[in-house]
Amino acid sequence: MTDTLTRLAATIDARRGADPASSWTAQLLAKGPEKCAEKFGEEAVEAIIEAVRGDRARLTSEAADVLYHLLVMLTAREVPLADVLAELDRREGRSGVEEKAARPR
Ligand SMILES: N=c1c2ncn([C@@H]3O[C@H](COP(=O)(O)OP(=O)(O)OP(=O)(O)O)[C@@H](O)[C@H]3O)c2ncn1[C@@H]1O[C@H](COP(=O)(O)O)[C@@H](O)[C@H]1O
Repeated sequence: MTDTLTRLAATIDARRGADPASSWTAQLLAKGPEKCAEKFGEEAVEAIIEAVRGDRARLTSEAADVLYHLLVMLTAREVPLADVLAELDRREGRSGVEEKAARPR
């Protein structure tokens, strides 16, 4: 899975400055980070709707849209996928219950 996301992130990064006429990614990036964030939000809502409905096939498809648009949004703000993966690695093995209990009150 990480390989797939890493390849997709590289493709998205390579689309910076590409011809928007032939690249959806280039079209999105040309509109700026705010528009990329808005698009990510729309796709997330579509995934939420399918999760509530319980349609597994449609949720799978919408989840793929969410991951793609997340990577576009990160690229628009120059946040490398590697940094996000490193953050996940840092959290690995620490329960959310434990992390929440350790927060200052
Ligand atoms: N993974 C994707 C991917 N997922 C979704 N999309 C596009 O995102 C767009 C979303 O369209 P809309 O805004 O109309 O939203 P929608 O949810 O599809 O439609 P509605 O619900 O609004 O009717 C569609 O054009 C999809 O084809 C993607 N476009 C590209 N990729 C990847 O990015 C690579 C580079 O793509 P280009 O930049 O287009 O060359 C491709 O080779 C793919 O690997």
